[in-house]
Amino acid sequence: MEGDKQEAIEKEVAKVTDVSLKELSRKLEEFALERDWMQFHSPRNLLLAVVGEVGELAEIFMWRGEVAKGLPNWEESDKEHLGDELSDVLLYLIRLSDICGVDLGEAALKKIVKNAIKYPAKAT
Ligand SMILES: Nc1ccn([C@H]2C[C@H](O)[C@@H](COP(=O)(O)OP(=O)(O)OP(=O)(O)O)O2)c(=O)n1
Repeated sequence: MEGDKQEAIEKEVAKVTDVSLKELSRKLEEFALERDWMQFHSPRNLLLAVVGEVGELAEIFMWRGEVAKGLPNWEESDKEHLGDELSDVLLYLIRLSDICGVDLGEAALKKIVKNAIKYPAKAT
């Protein structure tokens, strides 16, 4: 990556201490509007985009065998690539949720509660 592009990314990220799904969602909508890409962001297209990016994520792990937690033997560039693909999955998932009128943060919190009811922790 060229130096000035890397510098711009680092400057943008340095401002962020914490990020919410709502903030990411707002940025993604702005990004699509600025490029007149709302026309492409239909539920079906976004679902296919999620699946495509999950495939790209899987490719990173393909043929490597089991991988130790924390990825201790990976090159920094491989970790960067992993971060990119994880982000693509997250970003398209947020966009898909938005376009379907689902509040993903709220749905995920509710789902954690449902999971806890379904799988109660053992009493100590
Ligand atoms: N119609 C589109 C196209 C792209 N994106 C955004 C969301 C993703 O975060 C990223 C995906 O871009 P690419 O399709 O270029 O995919 P990659 O970044 O994975 O590139 P490549 O497939 O070349 O590795 O861009 C978007 O919001 N809407």
